[in-house]
Amino acid sequence: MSEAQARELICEMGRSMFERRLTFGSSGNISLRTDDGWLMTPTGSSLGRLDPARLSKLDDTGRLVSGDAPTKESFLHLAMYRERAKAGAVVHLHSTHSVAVSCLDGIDHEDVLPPITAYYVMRVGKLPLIPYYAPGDKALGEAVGRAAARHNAMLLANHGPVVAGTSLSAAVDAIEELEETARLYLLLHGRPTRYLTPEQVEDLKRRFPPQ
Ligand SMILES: O=C(CO)COP(=O)(O)O
Ligand SMILES: [Zn+2]
Repeated sequence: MSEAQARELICEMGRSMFERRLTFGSSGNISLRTDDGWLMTPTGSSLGRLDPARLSKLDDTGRLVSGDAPTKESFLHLAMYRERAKAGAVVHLHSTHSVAVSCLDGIDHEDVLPPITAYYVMRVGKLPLIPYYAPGDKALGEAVGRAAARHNAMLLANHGPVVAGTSLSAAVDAIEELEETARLYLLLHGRPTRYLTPEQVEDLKRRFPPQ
């Protein structure tokens, strides 16, 4: 994919997620690995109105080389790439149901959501909760980096999800699956529910090895 195509893709995916109310205001950010570094959404930008020409271009050391100043969570994205050699894109949203789950008391910090459906297991798998830090806090990047070695998706407490994928469409697929599963989890609250069994989860991991 050329850099021009990558720029268009980020704007198209951002607009699609924004229009489907998967993030709001100027929340959320997207990054994509290129041949010589990364493209990232600028800080303070709405994912619904991104301009391909103003995306932040970072070199392979993470230094801004052109465009507007990058997301204040660029270090968090870079921590994901550092730990995940195959990651081609990272998406962070403030998607409502995932945020709601990230605020629940008493959830399992090692794995926030149960295996409700096969697609959730295939796209997300285990979902750790990262303790709360203010947006842009460098300690958030360190905490994300520690979890990223073992997980392609994580939930920031009282904040929202962060997901890496081999491509931007893979990362978007996974974060959408996470959001819908959070919604199902809340919908099912209080009802006797049959989750997938550990055997069914293991079978899915064999058939569809995690990235
Ligand atoms: O979601 C966000 C912070 O958590 C958005 O921040 P940026 O506008 O700096 O990307
Ligand atoms: Zn955020």
